[in-house]
Amino acid sequence: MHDDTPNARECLARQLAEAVAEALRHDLEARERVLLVVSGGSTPVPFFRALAAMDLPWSRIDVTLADERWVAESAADSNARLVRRELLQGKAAEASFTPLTSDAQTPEEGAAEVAARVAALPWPASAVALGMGGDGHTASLFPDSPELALALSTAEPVVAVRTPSQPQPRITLSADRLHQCPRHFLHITGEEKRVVLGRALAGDDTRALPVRAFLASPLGIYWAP
Ligand SMILES: O=C(O)[C@H](O)[C@@H](O)[C@H](O)[C@H](O)COP(=O)(O)O
Repeated sequence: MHDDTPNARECLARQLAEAVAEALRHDLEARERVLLVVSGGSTPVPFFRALAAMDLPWSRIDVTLADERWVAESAADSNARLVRRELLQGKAAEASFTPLTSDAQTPEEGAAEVAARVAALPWPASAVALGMGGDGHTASLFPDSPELALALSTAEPVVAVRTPSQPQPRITLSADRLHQCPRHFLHITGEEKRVVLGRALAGDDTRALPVRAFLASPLGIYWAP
């Protein structure tokens, strides 16, 4: 018989979706429009699906990404493609999505246009949902990126990022921009990431483990095995 008991990761995704929905509802009581910042990758998929099913005034919600690979939205590894496919469906299709790419050939050439687009969103964001890689990166703040120091220090909304460990050039919201939100949620799963998070919590060198840039402020850590 098929066991349809939700597994730990599905339960986690629903809890995160409920917490993010609550943050959006709270801010919508006082603001006409609110902003949700989400991350890409594989972990967020059940979270996106759970949030998309939530009864929210989606037409008053702006959605953007914490980072993006500088690829066409038709590319398999586009975060915008992931968000449109998994989050902006059903009721959530009424949300307004702001992608982080342009027609420019490189993120360096496109950064000014994307920065203006991002800056025009209803900051501060109501919720920022972050992931983390096994190297302790979050968004596209990578330890091996030559632009990491800039991304951790600039007041610019976005930074073009070229990382030896990643096949694609990327664009990321700067740490300063990602901090323009009272609520951050870190969504990670599995033993490897639990160990990395433990190392991050035990030290303070943000360049070694960039996720540390978000451990000094209130952070909802959503982890399941
Ligand atoms: O563009 C991206 O890949 C994400 O924004 C990135 O920061 C992600 O959160 C981590 O790489 C974890 O990715 P997984 O969820 O696939 O492990």
